[in-house]
Amino acid sequence: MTQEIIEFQQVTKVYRQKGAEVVALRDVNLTVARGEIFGIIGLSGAGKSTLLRSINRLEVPQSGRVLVDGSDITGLSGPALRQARRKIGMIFQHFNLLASRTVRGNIAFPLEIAKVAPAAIERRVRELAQLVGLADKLDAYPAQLSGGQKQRVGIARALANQPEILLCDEATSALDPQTTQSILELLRDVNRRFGLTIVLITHQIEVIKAICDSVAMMEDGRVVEHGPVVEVFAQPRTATAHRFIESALHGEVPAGLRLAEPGRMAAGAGRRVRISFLGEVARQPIIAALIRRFDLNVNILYANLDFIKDTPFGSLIVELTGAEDSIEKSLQYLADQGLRIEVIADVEPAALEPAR
Ligand SMILES: Nc1ncnc2c1ncn2[C@@H]1O[C@H](COP(=O)(O)OP(=O)(O)OP(=O)(O)O)[C@@H](O)[C@H]1O
Repeated sequence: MTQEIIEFQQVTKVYRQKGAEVVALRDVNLTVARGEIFGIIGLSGAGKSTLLRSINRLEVPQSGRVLVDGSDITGLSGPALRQARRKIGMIFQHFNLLASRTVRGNIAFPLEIAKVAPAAIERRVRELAQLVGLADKLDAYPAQLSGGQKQRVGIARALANQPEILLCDEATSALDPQTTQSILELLRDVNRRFGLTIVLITHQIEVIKAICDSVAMMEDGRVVEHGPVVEVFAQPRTATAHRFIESALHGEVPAGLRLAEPGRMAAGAGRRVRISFLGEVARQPIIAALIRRFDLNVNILYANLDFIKDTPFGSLIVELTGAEDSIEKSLQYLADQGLRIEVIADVEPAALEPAR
């Protein structure tokens, strides 16, 4: 079994409508690893849906290949395509449930199409309803369910044929924040439990931050940035990535704390420094180290600790005062510990004088 379960190779998709052309995907190259949760984010019209829908061949690109489990799905048709699609479940923003069928009937639907025996269908439906927390709703109709419950039915139905891949098309966009959270937890749970690969598209960076292992950011049909979420969040390279990430991490330095540009440090003054940390280093007692090792005064102005999936991520803004060379050495020490250091302002000597 290969490590990659999905691979886009130079995929281009152009829509032609009434003589006009829209390039939805421009030479996309991406790989999704088996068992990961892969998020695709971008503004409206960036090409996310087109990319997602080319994985199960709901869209067919003009050029390039989309390999799923090693075989090119773009070239398949008939029974071979049906077979390949059985490995891929999908859930939708507006759930797409059959209104005339109960929860039981909706979950059973793909099993009926696959001609599973009735007794086995009933067993599997109960198992799936249990898994998504709807064991007591089997006889309810979609109209009697909340949005979150409808999406749970969607998930159970998508998992009925034990797919290897689950595609999620804005699966939480129609839900309130609390329900979104519970659906994301469910997705995370099925990902872990079954080693299911999940590819989701979203315009909510919070979704990426909460559950994704990898992310691709799209803009105007192109993948402008991709990689492990912690790496992209820690060092975004493009303006698009910066915008999304700043909003997710609430990481903007508060305006009142940003003073003049750092220049030469005046005698007796200090530095205002932003320290960003990611992963294990977040657990180190760095403030104590600054005080003990470098004999500095440390004044904490701002602190924020957050998580990217399970990885701690945070930033601190501190004012360091003391001997100039001790401050410089301490900054080097922090950088050597793997922390990102940004001097955001000098501290004027006047600011250090006690108030009269
Ligand atoms: N069937 C279609 N016919 C013509 N143009 C289309 C079609 N589907 C998508 N497009 C165009 O292709 C581009 C990419 O669309 P796509 O739906 O993939 O973007 P998206 O990032 O998913 O956007 P959204 O978040 O709004 O769903 C857009 O400019 C869109 O208008």
